Amino acid sequence: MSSTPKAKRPKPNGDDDEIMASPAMKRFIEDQKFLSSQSIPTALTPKIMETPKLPDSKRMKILVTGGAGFVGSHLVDKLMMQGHEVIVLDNFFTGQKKNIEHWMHHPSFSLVRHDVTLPILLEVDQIYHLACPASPPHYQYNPVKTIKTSTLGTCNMLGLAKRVHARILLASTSEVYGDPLVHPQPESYWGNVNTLGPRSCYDEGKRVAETMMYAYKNQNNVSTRIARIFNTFGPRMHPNDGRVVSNFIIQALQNKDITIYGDGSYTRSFQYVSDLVEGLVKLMNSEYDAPCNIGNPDEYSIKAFAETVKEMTKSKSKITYLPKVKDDPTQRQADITTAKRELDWEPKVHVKEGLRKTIDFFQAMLDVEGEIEPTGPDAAKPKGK
Ligand SMILES: O=C(O)[C@H]1O[C@H](OP(=O)(O)OP(=O)(O)OC[C@H]2O[C@@H](n3ccc(=O)[nH]c3=O)[C@H](O)[C@@H]2O)[C@H](O)[C@@H](O)[C@@H]1O
Repeated sequence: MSSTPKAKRPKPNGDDDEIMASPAMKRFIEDQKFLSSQSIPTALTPKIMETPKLPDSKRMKILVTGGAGFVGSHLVDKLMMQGHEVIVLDNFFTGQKKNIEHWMHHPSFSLVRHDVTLPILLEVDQIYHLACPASPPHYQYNPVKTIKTSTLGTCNMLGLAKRVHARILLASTSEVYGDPLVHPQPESYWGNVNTLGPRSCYDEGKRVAETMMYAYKNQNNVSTRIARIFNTFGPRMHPNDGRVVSNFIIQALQNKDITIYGDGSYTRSFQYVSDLVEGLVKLMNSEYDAPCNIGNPDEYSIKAFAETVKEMTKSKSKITYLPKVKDDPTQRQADITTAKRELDWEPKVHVKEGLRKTIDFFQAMLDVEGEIEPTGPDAAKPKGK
């Protein structure tokens, strides 16, 4: 296993009790505990993770496209820990190898570097189709590629599902509701989307991807599931993701200006990544095949969210206001009546609890990396690629 622990072990400089009580050692132990909870091998955890042995009748071969990304990698952890065989397919545009490196030598895990816009032949039982850049600056960096990923990519994955009779789940998005005129948004709402704006490549791409799922289901009897994912955050978000949660935390931890686009009155409801993963797995294994919102209805104005992050990080940052970005949805809140009824699912992690874990994650990253300049509102290629 090539993975090396990132946390620096404090150097001993006194007697044992003194070392164990030192803030640096306490911090080191906390970091190790946190990394173990994320299934990342550390000095204190085994090199090859132990996973349950499932009988052949229950063990599935599961493909996760975009499996090296933020959400994908947490989903992979869950499926591996359930004892399944997992194949990750990723082109590493926004995905990062370090998100999955702890599985690299596991006999039930395979990694395929591949772009979903090209067909691929694999033998699988289930497909979680997550591949697509999801942060606005990343998906707007190359809009042609983004629309190709959602259209050609989904078509290729549906073709694969049809050929091998696999069930396929599409990671769709709350962005299919555009700038919603109905609030909160139930699945029955058709949305308010601009076909020609900077967000269209993503919003319309996901809308047509949903339409393809519907067509393959009705015409070819493919077993399909559609998750409409609302704003999600947690450890392993890319530091240059450019979305509001990572930006505000990274800014606050460095006492840099917290950048609000517009007047801060726009709203979002935020869910922690473990809740999303739970919802995706429940939806995939349920009998429900219409679109299903997965999100936490806990709604914040962006201004209130900035103040929350500032308070939780004890930051000296100034909250600043930049021009609003074009076609930014003014309000968003998940209506999760369907998920509650059909999946017996609802979020368990309070936003502040999730924020605490995410703040710790970015603090650990800053300790190792030094300064991080978060991505602004303009289209940008993910850094470090
Ligand atoms: O996080 C998500 O799950 C969703 O994130 C984005 O949608 P958006 O809601 O615009 O996410 P953010 O970029 O995090 O923006 C949220 C709000 O914060 C604002 N923002 C963002 C970043 C920042 O530094 N400052 C700031 O005020 C944005 O203008 C927007 O009003 C993506 O488009 C969706 O695909 C994805 O499902």
